[in-house]
Amino acid sequence: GGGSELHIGGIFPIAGEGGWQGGQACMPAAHLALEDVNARADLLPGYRLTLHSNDSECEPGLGASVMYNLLYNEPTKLMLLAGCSTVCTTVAEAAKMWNLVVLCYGASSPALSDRQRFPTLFRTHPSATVHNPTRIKLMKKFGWSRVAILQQAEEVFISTVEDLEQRCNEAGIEIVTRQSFLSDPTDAVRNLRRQDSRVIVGLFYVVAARRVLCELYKQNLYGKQYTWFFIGWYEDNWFEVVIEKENIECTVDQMRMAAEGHITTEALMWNQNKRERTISGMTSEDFRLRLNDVLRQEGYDIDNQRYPEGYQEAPLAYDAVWSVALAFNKTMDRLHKYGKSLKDFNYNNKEIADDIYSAINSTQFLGVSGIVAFSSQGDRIALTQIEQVINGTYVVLGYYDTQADNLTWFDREVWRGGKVPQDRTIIRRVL
Ligand SMILES: CC1(C)CO[C@@H](CC(=O)O)CN1
Repeated sequence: GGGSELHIGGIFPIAGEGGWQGGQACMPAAHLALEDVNARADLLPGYRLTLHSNDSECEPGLGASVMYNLLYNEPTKLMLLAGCSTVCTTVAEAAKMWNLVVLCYGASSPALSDRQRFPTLFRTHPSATVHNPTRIKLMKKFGWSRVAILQQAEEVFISTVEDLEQRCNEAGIEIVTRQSFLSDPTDAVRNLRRQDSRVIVGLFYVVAARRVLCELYKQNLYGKQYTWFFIGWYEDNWFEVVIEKENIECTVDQMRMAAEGHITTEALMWNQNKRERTISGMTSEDFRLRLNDVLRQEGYDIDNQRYPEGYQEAPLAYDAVWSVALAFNKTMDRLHKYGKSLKDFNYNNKEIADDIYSAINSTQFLGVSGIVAFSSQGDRIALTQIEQVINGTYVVLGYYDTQADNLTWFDREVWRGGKVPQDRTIIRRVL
């Protein structure tokens, strides 16, 4: 540390109502990483990494103005960190004009996997499409070749379903119907029944999920004959929570009955091996304890489960800063050979920008969020976790490594009918 500064910009969604205010936990996590990389004598010798950041409120317009303020004010920034899919879309689309790499720690939209529109985007947060190979793997494991889709009409779910349909076609799995709804799922659920849907993939935000669950109860589209796939990153008790203004007409017991047995998929964001030391020297458990201390000092009542938004994604922000430091370390070595330094970077210097790009592109290290590596489109390569609600609580059924096509399975699944549910009505011909 000490010596001259390397500056990066940070755009965090903190205040506001719309979208994801994950900067509340991700900004403290990023600051912890800054502390740690600057404490290392071997990482950026003679330099200190400095983060200049502001709040985007997960609003793309505000995010754009935060970016302009960062870029039109000294000092020159070498890279930008951002969260929220909408803000990352705006910032990453513009950043190429300043030859800046954009590293997103909180963006799940599949639309961001596009090197034409976002040539310099990388993200430590996996795309929502990371669930799809896992869903296909489970359909094959349980012999389901006829599935239905129920989705909320939101961009992230529309593009996720497009990817899922493509993978189902490749896997020879028939999509018997694809129903979508804006906010009232009644008709969509009725159409599922009409098509004799038995294995259904549900894609919606958590508020819509509660409306869907109550509708399933009312239309009796749940129980031992049905298999529901839901998204796994809702809070664990999402189906027991009563929020007056949502006007859910089902009781908590009815919601529990409809929810029993459903399966979820989610991307792993905390390294699973709790004893495994990561590049920072911490295990993911050490990181959790340190982050909790920082959040308590900020007034969050962690001991009573009062977490800030973005707590789940905090390792992604911590590892994003490590990705930056490691990339600058590589770039510094390369530039040194030509008698140059990162201090020579300016927004018109494509040569150094390309060096930074290739350094970040070859990222590969064990972070608190697991192995950090990017696909050719800058997407985070991540493991997924599969759970099932058994007697009202989530039980881990297994993990899936898409890259290696390796399913770790614990044989804990429970089928209330005593056997794997069918994907269609079997007509028994009495001869
Ligand atoms: C898993 C989730 C909640 C998906 O949305 C991300 C935010 C976004 O994509 O805008 C944050 N992480």
